[in-house]
Amino acid sequence: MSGQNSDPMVELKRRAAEEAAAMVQDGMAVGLGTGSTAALMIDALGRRWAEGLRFVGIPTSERSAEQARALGIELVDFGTHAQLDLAIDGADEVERGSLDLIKGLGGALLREKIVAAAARRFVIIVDEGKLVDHLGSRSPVPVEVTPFGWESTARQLGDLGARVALRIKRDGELFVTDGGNLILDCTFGPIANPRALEAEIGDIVGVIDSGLFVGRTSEVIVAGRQGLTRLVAA
Ligand SMILES: O=C[C@H](O)[C@H](O)[C@H](O)COP(=O)(O)O
Repeated sequence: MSGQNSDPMVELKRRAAEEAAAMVQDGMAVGLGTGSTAALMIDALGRRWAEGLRFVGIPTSERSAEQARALGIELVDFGTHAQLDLAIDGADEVERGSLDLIKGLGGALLREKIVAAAARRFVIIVDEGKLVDHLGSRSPVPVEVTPFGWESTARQLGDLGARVALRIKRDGELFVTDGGNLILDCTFGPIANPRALEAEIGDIVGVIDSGLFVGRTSEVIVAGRQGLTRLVAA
């Protein structure tokens, strides 16, 4: 992950990831996101760790835990750290202005939301293609549900107006989250009121949580063709 890449956008995302990693200071407790962009950030943190920076991390997935461990980063859990100074993650869509998010195309939304909720600052790194005027414009809303009764849960999500698809992996096997649950990808189209929809989805029995992250973002670092831009919630 740490080698040079000829794709200019990957290089820009790497710079954005480095800028986010530079926000970590000695002694901090840091949430480590999941996904290809977060992986660039964990790599950058690994380089800072090798240079002597010391902090502790709470990973948002087994994948990120494995990557961080391989880099020597010290991992902890909520048993010893109730609050995090900072969490850094990627996103699938970022709404301009509100900086509300859709997350979870990689299936890590539940741990990501728990970590975001415990963080004083929640910093997101994306490329400019992830910016939208309305959440749901391009991405479905991933919803993590219990395996028991998922068909009933799916019907109720459908009643909210979504086209619902059970997530299946490329090899044809069911996608199962780190927590042993299923993902229903719910296509709503552009979402007028993400906060209301997040609450309505959360009210359905069988839903564990959704990939709508409303009112949680502190800052977004955007990698664009013109360079890096930092957005702060309006
Ligand atoms: O479950 C996955 C996470 O929410 C990711 O942060 C999100 O899917 C973005 O991933 P990527 O940086 O690979 O586009």
